Amino acid sequence: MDKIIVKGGRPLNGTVRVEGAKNAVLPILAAALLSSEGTNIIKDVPILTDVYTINEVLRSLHAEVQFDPEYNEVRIDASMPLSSEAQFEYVRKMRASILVMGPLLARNGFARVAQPGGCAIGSRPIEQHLKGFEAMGADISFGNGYVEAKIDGRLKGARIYLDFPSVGATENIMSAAALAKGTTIIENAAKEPEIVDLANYINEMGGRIVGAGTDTIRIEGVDKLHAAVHHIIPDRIETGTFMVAAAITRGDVTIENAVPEHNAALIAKLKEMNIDIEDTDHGLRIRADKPVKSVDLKTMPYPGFPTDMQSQMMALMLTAEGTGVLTETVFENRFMHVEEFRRMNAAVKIEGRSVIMDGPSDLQGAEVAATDLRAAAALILAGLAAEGITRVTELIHLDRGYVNFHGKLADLGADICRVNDESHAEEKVTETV
Ligand SMILES: CC(=O)N[C@H]1[C@@H](OP(=O)(O)OP(=O)(O)OC[C@H]2O[C@@H](n3ccc(=O)[nH]c3=O)[C@H](O)[C@@H]2O)O[C@H](CO)[C@@H](O)[C@@H]1O
Ligand SMILES: C=C(OP(=O)(O)O)C(=O)O
Repeated sequence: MDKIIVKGGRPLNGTVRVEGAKNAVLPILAAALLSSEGTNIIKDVPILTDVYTINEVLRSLHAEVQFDPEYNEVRIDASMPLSSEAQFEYVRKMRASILVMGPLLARNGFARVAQPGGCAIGSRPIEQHLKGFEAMGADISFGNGYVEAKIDGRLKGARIYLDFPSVGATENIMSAAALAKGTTIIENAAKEPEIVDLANYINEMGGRIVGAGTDTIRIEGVDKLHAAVHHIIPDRIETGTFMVAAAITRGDVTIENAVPEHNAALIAKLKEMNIDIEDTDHGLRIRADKPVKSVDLKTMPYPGFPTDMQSQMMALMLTAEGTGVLTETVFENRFMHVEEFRRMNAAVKIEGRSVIMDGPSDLQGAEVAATDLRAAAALILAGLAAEGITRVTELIHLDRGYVNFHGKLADLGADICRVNDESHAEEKVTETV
C-alpha cells in the first residue's frame, strides 16, 4: 500500500504548474458520446485515475478511445452504434460515470446506468438529473440496482427548474438537451467554470447553448453533433490546494496556469487571513510572511466558497491565530477528515454542519488515512505544517484528482516522499532534515 511521508517545517518556495481540471474533463469526455461524426481531440487532460476510469466507461459503451498521457490528449471516436449501459463496476469506482446518462439517452433513446449511491462525503442522490430527463419526455424506472431512462423518438425541449444548482444535473441535462427537439431552459443552473467549459465544448461540436455561467442556460437542440478539438480549463481546485500549501508553510509560491477569477472566493478569504496574493506576469503569487489570522467561512455553490477546498482550508485554519468557524452547506457529511486531524493534535469541535477551531493548534505528525480525495490533500498539507513526520495512507483517493502531488511539493522544497511497503524511501525523508 502506498503512503506519503512528510516531515513538516519547511516553507515552500518556487513555481508550480497546475493541470487541466478533473471536474471539467470528466463531463467533457462523457459528452464526447454526443458526437456521431469524426474524432474528438481533448487536450490538456490531466493524468488521473478518474480519467482512466471514464475512458474505460466510454470503451465499455463501444466508443474508440486513445489516451496519450505524454501529450495529455484523449481522442474519442463515438460515431459507431453505442451500447446504452454503464455498469456498476465503473460507477462504483467513480460517481461521475453517471454523466454518460444524458448523452446516451440523447443518442440512443435509452440509457441504463448503475445507481451511483453515496460516498464518504454524503448521500449524493440524482433526482434532479432524472427530473430533467423526465421533463424532456423520458420514462424513468429503477430495478436491480440500475436506473433506466427511455424515450420514444426524440427528447423534447423543456423548462427545468433545479431545486438546487447541482453541477452534475446541470451537465447531464445540458448534454441531453443539446440533441433534443426544441429549446430547453435550465433555471437555477449551476454556474461553475466547468459548466462553461462543457457548454463551450458542446458548442464547438455544433451545439447551440447560451447562458452557461449564469443561473439560466438556454439550449436549442440540434439534429446532430460532430467531433471537436477542445482544451480543458486549468484546475481551480488544484490551484487552490497549492495556494493553501504556500500559506500553510508560510512560503512564497507562484502558480502557473491559474485563473484567478475562478478562485475569487478563496482569494478573498486568504487575503482576510493576512496572506498576500498577487496576479503577476508569471502566475498567481502567494506569500505568507505575516501572522495568519483565522476567519469564518461557509461553503456554497459557485461563485461561493467551494466545498472541494473545505478540508484544505480547515488545515490552514488550524495553523491560524484566533477562532474560526467553517460551515459546510453543500454536502451533509464532509467532515470525515476531522477525526484524522485530531490524530495530529488538532483542536477542533464539530457542531452540526460547522467546525470550530481555536488556533493555532500545535500540530504533530501522525499516521493518518485519507477519507476522500480532498481530505487526502488536506492531510498532506497539515503534515507540511506539523512538527515531526506524518504518514498518509489510502492514496487511492489522492490519485483520483492530483497529478504527482508529492513530486510537485518536493520541487517547491517540501521534505516529502511517496513509498510503498517494499521500498525504503522512508529513511530518505528523515535523513534530509
Ligand atoms: C465530478 C464533479 O464535477 N464533481 C463535483 C460536483 O459533484 P456533483 O455534480 O455530484 O455535485 P452536485 O452539485 O450535484 O451536488 C451538490 C449537492 O446537491 C445534492 N444533489 C445533487 C443532485 C441531485 O439530483 N440531488 C441532490 O440532492 C448533492 O447530494 C449535494 O449535496 O460538484 C460538487 C459541488 O461543487 C463538487 O464537490 C464535486 O467535486
Ligand atoms: C468530490 C469530488 O469529486 P467527485 O464528485 O468526483 O467525487 C472532488 O473533486 O472533490
